[in-house]
Amino acid sequence: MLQLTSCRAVSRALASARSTLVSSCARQRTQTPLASWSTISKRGYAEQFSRKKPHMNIGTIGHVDHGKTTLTAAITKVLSEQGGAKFTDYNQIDKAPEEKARGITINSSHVEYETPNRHYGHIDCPGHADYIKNMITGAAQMDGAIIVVSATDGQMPQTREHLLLARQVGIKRLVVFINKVDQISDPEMLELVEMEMRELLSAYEFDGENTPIIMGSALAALEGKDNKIGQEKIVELTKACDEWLELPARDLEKPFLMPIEDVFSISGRGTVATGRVERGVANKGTDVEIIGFGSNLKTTLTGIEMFHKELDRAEAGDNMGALLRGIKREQIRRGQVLALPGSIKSAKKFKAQLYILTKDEGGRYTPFMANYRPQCFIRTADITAALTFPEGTPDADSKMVMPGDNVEMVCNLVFDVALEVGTRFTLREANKTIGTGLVTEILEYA
Ligand SMILES: Nc1nc2c(ncn2[C@@H]2O[C@H](COP(=O)(O)OP(=O)(O)OP(=O)(O)O)[C@@H](O)[C@H]2O)c(=O)[nH]1
Ligand SMILES: [Mg+2]
Repeated sequence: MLQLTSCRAVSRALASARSTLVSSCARQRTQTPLASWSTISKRGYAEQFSRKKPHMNIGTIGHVDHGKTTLTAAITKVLSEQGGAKFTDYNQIDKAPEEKARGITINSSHVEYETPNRHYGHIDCPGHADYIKNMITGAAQMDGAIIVVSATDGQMPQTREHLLLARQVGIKRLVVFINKVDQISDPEMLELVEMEMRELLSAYEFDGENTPIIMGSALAALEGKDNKIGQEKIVELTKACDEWLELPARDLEKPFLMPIEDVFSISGRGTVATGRVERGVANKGTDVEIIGFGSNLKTTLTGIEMFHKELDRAEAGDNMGALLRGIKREQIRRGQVLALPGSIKSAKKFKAQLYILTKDEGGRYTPFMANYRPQCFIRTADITAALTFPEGTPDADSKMVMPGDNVEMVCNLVFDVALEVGTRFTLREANKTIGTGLVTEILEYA
């Protein structure tokens, strides 16, 4: 009997591990752009990079045509002269490969380079729509970013849109590159662009006062002309990235959280919840909370098991079985999480930025309106949600959301689940993914 249960347990655990693996692979592949690294190392370039330096993922964001790709190429050029990069020219970056992340097609290019202090993975997307999708889905997570703004135009709608999204995805600091200064002869004009950028940064809750703003010409740097506004400014920019952009907390340093995938009752031992540790570390004897679906139970991890071995510690990435003191099988369920007490709360109603898949991406053929009710998949939870437009949306009763749209909506869940700003989820309907979302504001805790 015991064997039978454990057999079933193993196959179930395997199945769920596979499913988390598939999604985590998609995430990891792009989070740390392994795909491009491995191709680079095949060509023999990566060997020269030292892996001992701290790694950070950044990218260029900003309005169309302001020079994001030119700047990306220029950074690799200037750093290649110091042995910290392989020069990747404009065309190689701009014909970015199509990548499928969670069914969504994203065109993005990854390059890597090194400064004296850090190793960077850098993402550049060829178009606005790809930036938006990338940020909402987190296909290529950025820990910091360089916002490029052309001195000839100043800030434009997509400058603001990318800033807002950067804030929503949890990017805390940015570096500004005011580009195309070769086109401007009036220094007052540059001052004006800088001043407006500082104001805009503050308006989006970035540190407008202290954010480094570098003025230069990506094209000059790329073409090796006019070093004062070219090469020298790129060096200044990478220095500002090193000094101002903060290394992100690694998953291991974050508070423990494990989404529950399955629950078993093991005779003679007690109740075991299984799942893949999303972040942090748990030790045997750690106190945890069980959150979601109306419960908030406190318990202690009296045992940790992995691959049928008892361990004292589980960490981010591990598939673990957690033996929970004094908890009955019926008290917990898939979709809840085990978390360090006080580290995350349960909520039912929240605002989210959504990307709705096109029919070519496997999504809906038709638009939907307010009160559409898809299934919301958040970690291991699968909950019906009613979608409405935020208060004050004009013509909310007749407004339609088309496949391919990027839209902010209010999600009302039937059950509460552990949530925080930055939590990502997918929307499904009749077993197909129709959208993906990012929690931007919690409106009602459970
Ligand atoms: N004069 C001048 N032109 C520049 C400079 N940097 C970029 N450009 C030009 O501006 C145009 C757009 O540059 P890109 O790098 O493709 O801009 P982008 O932001 O990547 O554009 P999208 O990816 O389409 O949003 C190109 O024609 C570049 O040659 C610069 O410093 N000075
Ligand atoms: Mg570009």
